[in-house]
Amino acid sequence: MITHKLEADSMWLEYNNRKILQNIYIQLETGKVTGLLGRNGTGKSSLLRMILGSLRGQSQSVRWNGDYIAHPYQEPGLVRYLPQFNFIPPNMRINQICRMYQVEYDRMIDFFPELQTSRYTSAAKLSGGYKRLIETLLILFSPVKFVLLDEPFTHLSPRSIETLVKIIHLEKQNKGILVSDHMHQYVTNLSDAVYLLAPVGRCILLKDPVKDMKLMGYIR
Ligand SMILES: Nc1ncnc2c1ncn2[C@@H]1O[C@H](COP(=O)(O)OP(=O)(O)OP(=O)(O)O)[C@@H](O)[C@H]1O
Repeated sequence: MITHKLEADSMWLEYNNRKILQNIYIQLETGKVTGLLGRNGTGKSSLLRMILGSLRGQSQSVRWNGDYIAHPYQEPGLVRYLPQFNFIPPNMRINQICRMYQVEYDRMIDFFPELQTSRYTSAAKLSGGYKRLIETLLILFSPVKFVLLDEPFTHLSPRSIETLVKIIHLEKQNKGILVSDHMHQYVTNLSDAVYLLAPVGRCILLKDPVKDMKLMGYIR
């Protein structure tokens, strides 16, 4: 299988002259999980949106296998993003939404049999946790080369998280996966490389994640 690389370089973001990201570099590769950690408000979601192309900063350069791409989300089959907020249309049924995302609902049921009864349910009638789970799986199973997951573990029960971790391991065989979440143990355990966003706006590739996270004051 050909390895694809998605690089985000010179990522600079300021809101009202307040520096959030300063000249950041981060790279993703198919076959690998990349973790992104950082305290609240350090700019993780902003960075993900800049990589996707839906948020423009003062400067950004996203390259796919070395070629600059202005609007990554517009490239067919390249990248999809799980935001922190709910995004599936409330009035559509789950099976219709799956079709829209080119994802087979049966794949979700293989891992989460409890979703069997929700196939023809409208998104608005799902519990918050199930809605979040289905949204996460929609992105994770998408037929794209890269997925950006913003807080995939939040709202999920421990058993669902364990299953999700298994799926991430399976899916990374054919895509590059970026995971940003405050549950840092899950992120460091499943990642092939871990970056930490440190105030103000620096991004550090961790050599020894636990030791470096302590040194940087991210954990005690
Ligand atoms: N539209 C905006 N206008 C001004 N400031 C903003 C805007 N959006 C985000 N910010 C600020 O930018 C900073 C980075 O926000 P962002 O949501 O990217 O951080 P985060 O690391 O994902 O945070 P969390 O872990 O709490 O979700 C925060 O201080 C936030 O208040």
